[in-house]
Amino acid sequence: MVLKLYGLSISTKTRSVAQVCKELNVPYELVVVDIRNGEQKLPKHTQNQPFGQVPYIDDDGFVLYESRAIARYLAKKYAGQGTPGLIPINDPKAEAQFECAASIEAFNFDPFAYGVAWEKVFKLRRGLQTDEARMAEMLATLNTKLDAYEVILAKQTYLAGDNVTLADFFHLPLGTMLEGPGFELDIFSKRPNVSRWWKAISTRPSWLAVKDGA
Ligand SMILES: N[C@@H](CCC(=O)N[C@@H](CS)C(=O)NCC(=O)O)C(=O)O
Repeated sequence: MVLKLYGLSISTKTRSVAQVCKELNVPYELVVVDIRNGEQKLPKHTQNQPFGQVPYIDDDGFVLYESRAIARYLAKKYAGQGTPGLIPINDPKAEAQFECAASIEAFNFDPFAYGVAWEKVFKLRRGLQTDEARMAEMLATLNTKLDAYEVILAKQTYLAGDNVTLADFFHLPLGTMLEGPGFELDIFSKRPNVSRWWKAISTRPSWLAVKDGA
């Protein structure tokens, strides 16, 4: 049975899972959960995603939520197809470097990139006003974090070493949003190594296929 991806094409985390499916050549069916109408809070959804968010997958009866966990599951299950090495297996040092890179994204990028996106996009969608001071604070922190990315990426091609991994891909949805119209933040292009890295990951066919609609 084809993998079912419950989510919405405009949702950043749904896009994240869809992009990994494409990298791994895993066919999937997008089952729309319209978060704009609150469908993610209905019991039929929360019985599978108790936090009332998207996405989750149903892989022939195996239900899993949390986009990063889903990506890891798929990369391990389909390690023999598509792009190799998206998650290192059976190599403690490579696994540790991957976990380091994944933690960098989760703790040094996502909270601040999300904070900026929350102020500039998500609040407006909810009829709330941008808090400019809060947004400037988030952006300043994000910039200091990206200075550290520049140091890392001066020594290696990708965040976990010289192979592309899921840890790089996890940046794509929010990073693309922050690079897009309405932001003009120039967060990636002003640092040469971050810029090279961002260009390499954001032009992958898997992401180009997903970013305008999973
Ligand atoms: N940690 C979760 C976050 C999921 C998440 O933030 N989903 C957003 C869409 S990208 C959502 O469902 N928003 C609607 C809501 O929270 O009610 C994951 O990675 O799957």
